[in-house]
Amino acid sequence: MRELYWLQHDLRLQDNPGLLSHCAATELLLVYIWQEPQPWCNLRGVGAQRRRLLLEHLGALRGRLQELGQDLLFLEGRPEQILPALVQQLQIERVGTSRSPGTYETRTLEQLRDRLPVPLQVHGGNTLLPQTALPMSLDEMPRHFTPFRRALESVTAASVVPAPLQLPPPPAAVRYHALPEAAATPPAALPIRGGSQAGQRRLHQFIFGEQRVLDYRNTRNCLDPLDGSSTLSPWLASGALSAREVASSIAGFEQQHEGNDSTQALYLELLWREFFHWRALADGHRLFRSTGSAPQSKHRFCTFEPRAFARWCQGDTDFPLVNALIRQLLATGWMSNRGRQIAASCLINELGLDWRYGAAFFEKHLIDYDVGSNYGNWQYIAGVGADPRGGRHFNLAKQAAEHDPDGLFTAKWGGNRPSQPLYVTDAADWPMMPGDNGS
Ligand SMILES: Cc1cc2nc3c(=O)[nH]c(=O)nc-3n(C[C@H](O)[C@H](O)[C@H](O)COP(=O)(O)OP(=O)(O)OC[C@H]3O[C@@H](n4cnc5c(N)ncnc54)[C@H](O)[C@@H]3O)c2cc1C
Repeated sequence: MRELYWLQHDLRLQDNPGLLSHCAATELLLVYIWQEPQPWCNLRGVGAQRRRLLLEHLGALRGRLQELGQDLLFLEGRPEQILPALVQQLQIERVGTSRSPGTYETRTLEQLRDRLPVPLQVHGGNTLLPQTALPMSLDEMPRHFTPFRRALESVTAASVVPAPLQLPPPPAAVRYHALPEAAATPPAALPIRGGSQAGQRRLHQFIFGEQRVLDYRNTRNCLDPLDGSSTLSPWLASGALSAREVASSIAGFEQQHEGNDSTQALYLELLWREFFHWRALADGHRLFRSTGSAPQSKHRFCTFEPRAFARWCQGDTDFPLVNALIRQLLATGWMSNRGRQIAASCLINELGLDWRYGAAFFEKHLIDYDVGSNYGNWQYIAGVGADPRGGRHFNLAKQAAEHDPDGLFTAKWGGNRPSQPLYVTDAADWPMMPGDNGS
């Protein structure tokens, strides 16, 4: 059978059950489709570092595929148009892909099912558990993390499946092109490279090599990458690493050495990721509403002051630590979890802006952008999502004293900015959000 597998957020050979299920094909076409994001919240396009790392993930995967006599067809456009055309042109008999949350993603799959003349098999995403192993249905997904974590206590993550040793050859008629060149180079402050092998090296270094996992609980709030938290998210988000690989390394380490609060804390973070993934699938379009996804959540009163948003986006606010964090994000595509919480709280609580504008800015720039984790965490802080306390308001001065006591991080990223006059907005500055009536 001639088959097609559309790679999305699963850019790896190892532990990829979706790809594996196409290994018995007689010919296999592997496709990646670059989709320019839809304009959203006055932003368009993808940040230079996010694009650079994604192209590196693709380049590395392509190299591994070529070693196995395969290749990766890189196309740009809309999958619901491209894939049916390829199926017809190459007489493909079966199509597969993996699932990810998000309204466009869900709509694309629906349209594909309508347009494809052959079966479409949709596999699970990059999660610890397949949906069938969840101890609840999506409709019964707990709204808060603690009951979810408790429900998963007796369930162990699925085991890791090795990479295939061989793959079916590609159809002979396919012409492959070079991948686009990235405009950006890796930043000195976070010189990481894309691809599964680089991700596995980082995983090994953090857990077995330097054994920083043993002190993770104390260091995870560090504002710099690589020194405190695992910094595995850039590989997890694209699927260059699977969540199961990380869980299995933690379990392997705990067997060889003694586990402690820190090894458990790292596993707990994987459960947060899992929680936001399944919540996002359960919430559908509610993930993107200003009122959020919690049924009782109140509509937050927020004005929109475009200049305040622009200043936040440039790291030019009256809050030096926030400025430094945003500048770190713009330069590297990454920000620590504590940094994200501080920057988000500033946008929501100090500037009074609609949380979705901040989430959209993160979406544009984060090299680990993940729809469930990003929008879920923003909703959490804005008090319109999974936070049982109804949102978080961080005291910025206290946060700076605790996490940047000597101001070194703020100075390193040029967070101390000249003060600016107060600004008056007129109605013409109100933002456009097509189709959004705030309901
Ligand atoms: C406003 C906001 C936006 C965020 N947006 C994203 C995003 O787009 N993509 C993303 O992967 N994470 C997001 N996070 C979660 C978290 O900040 C990052 O996962 C983490 O900082 C990545 O660094 P690390 O790999 O060193 O994490 P570690 O602390 O080492 O944790 C290991 C892994 O656990 C997962 N994880 C850790 N914390 C969380 C969390 N709070 N929620 C979900 N998963 C978590 C990540 O996959 C991470 O790689 C966001 C958090 C906030 C507050």
